[in-house]
Amino acid sequence: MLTSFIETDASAASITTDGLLRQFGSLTALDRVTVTLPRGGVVGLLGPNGSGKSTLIRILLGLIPSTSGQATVLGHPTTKPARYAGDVGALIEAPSFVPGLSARKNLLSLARLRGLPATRVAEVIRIVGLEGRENESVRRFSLGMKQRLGIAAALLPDPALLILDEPTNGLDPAGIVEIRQLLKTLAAEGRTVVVSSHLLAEIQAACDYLVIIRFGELMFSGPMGELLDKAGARIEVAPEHPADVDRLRVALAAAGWSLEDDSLVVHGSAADAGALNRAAHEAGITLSRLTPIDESLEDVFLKMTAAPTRDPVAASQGARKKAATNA
Ligand SMILES: Nc1ncnc2c1ncn2[C@@H]1O[C@H](COP(=O)(O)OP(=O)(O)OP(=O)(O)O)[C@@H](O)[C@H]1O
Repeated sequence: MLTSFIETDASAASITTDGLLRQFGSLTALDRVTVTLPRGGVVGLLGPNGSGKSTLIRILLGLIPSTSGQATVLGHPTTKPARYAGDVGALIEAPSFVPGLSARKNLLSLARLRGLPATRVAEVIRIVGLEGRENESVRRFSLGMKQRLGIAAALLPDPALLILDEPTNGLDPAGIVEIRQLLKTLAAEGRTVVVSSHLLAEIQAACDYLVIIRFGELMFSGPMGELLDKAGARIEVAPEHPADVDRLRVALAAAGWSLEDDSLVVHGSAADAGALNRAAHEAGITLSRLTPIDESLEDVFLKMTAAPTRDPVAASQGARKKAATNA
């Protein structure tokens, strides 16, 4: 199992999980996930459909228990959700509003239900950019406007932590950009915004920190920049004589090159080709090939989350086996 190597101080964390496991019968929806997420900024929770994002969010919100392992939200255990519920806003399904009522009236009734001041309604309408449309009936709202209204409802208690499950689901590209911008604004105001998606490209530009899960397993957890490093330039080298592979790895490592595990893929750009060639030559090895590898961040994400099978039970078991052999 992969565990994140985050040096974030746990007391400064928005969310921590420790060996979080959730099973539904024989299906492992979350497989011993251990993460420490920072406070502040946009945290992207990414993974293909059925990878356990909603399950994790439901555990964090105290809606379902974990099978084993622990989690904390704003320093409180998820077994005591009442302790942090007032500081957390969530949008976990397509928000449901009374269609015949205006956005403002819907929010007013929600505020009243939660014992929040009515003055907050105008504030959240402004924050999500629905000013000027707040008196229109929700029936006439586009999907994007409904999502904004859902986020406005989640913002009513002025939460320190906002958790949004797939807020861009079903939105057109313009709507996705709008929500992305809104997430950034909300984080810039000092909140932690956790947002799940199955598409990296949708939220990549908004995220400071990423958690990637696949079939319940943690694939990556760290600052966005770390994933960018993973997507960094690489060159594949090959010696003229296959028998020189091991010697070439040792020589390149000794010359200070960083190599990917068990391969002749070196972290470097096309501009490093000459220096790599020299390092090999100095070790008495002739290179037959130097091939720059171009990989986008999306490629890295897709590789990390590539599905070995469509059967989720078999997949979660297969993923576990693979992780065990990699450990
Ligand atoms: N209540 C439940 N009972 C049985 N299986 C469940 C239940 N909830 C989730 N699962 C299963 O757990 C796995 C993870 O589901 P989850 O909804 O957490 O994934 P997800 O990453 O949020 O997916 P999506 O992007 O499609 O929303 C899936 O295989 C799902 O079918």
